[in-house]
Amino acid sequence: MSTLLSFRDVWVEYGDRIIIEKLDLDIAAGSFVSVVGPSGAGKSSFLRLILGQEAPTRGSILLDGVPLKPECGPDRGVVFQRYSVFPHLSALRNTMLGLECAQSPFTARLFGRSRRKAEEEATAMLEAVGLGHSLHLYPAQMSGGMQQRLAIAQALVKRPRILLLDEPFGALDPGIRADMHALIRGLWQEYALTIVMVTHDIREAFTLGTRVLALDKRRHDPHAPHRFGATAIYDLPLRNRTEPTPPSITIDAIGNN
Ligand SMILES: Nc1ncnc2c1ncn2[C@@H]1O[C@H](COP(=O)(O)OP(=O)(O)OP(=O)(O)O)[C@@H](O)[C@H]1O
Repeated sequence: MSTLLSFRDVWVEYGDRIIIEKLDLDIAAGSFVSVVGPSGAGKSSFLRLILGQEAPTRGSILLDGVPLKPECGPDRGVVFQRYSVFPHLSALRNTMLGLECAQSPFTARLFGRSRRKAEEEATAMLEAVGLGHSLHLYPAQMSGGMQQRLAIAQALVKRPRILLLDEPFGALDPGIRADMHALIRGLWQEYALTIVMVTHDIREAFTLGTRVLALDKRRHDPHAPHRFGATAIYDLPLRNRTEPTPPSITIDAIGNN
């Protein structure tokens, strides 16, 4: 598999506070990377770096070998745990909005043939995530699982190559989570996505990922906790490409140091 994203000696610092230090890793196209680590380790910061919402204070991030642009392009989509969808828009309008913004950045409105095309694409995407019968429902009329399906449709309708998931299933019941796991693995394969998912659920990380990346501090100074940042302390490739469960770990590949 070819390298899609490369982190080269990446640091994130706020003033004298180091959040991420010396991060060196490659992410292969088509991989499903689960990112785990304690609270505050910098997992969301890691996603923001890929999204282009945040720039490294030192080091570089390359996409296809070219430095990542500082803004979020259509090649990257994101789904958060909550509040990804607009409450005042129906499922269909929520999903169309991304296409409207991309094609008509000033008014976010399309007309005639281009509007019909966007409507068809949004409808097909909603069908792909299992919301084909809920096109005209508003988020308040949907369950948490349905809202997350909608958020995924909204992210995927622009056909990103990279899908970033920040604890996307954290607020869902266990039964719904299992359905969402099956959905996301199906979409990952069908749309040939590269997925980077932050999760606090270690089982979810191993069930879904082709690779589990653990971010944490390698060094601690109890008198100055801000002095050291997190980095990839474990980087585990899994033999987990097509079968959802059970995952298996290649023991010889533990650690990247
Ligand atoms: N804009 C900012 N200014 C200063 N500190 C920040 C800023 N954004 C994040 N941080 C700090 O960076 C650290 C990492 O935050 P981040 O949200 O990436 O952690 P996380 O691993 O995703 O945490 P959690 O699992 O609790 O969501 C935290 O200590 C946070 O307070």
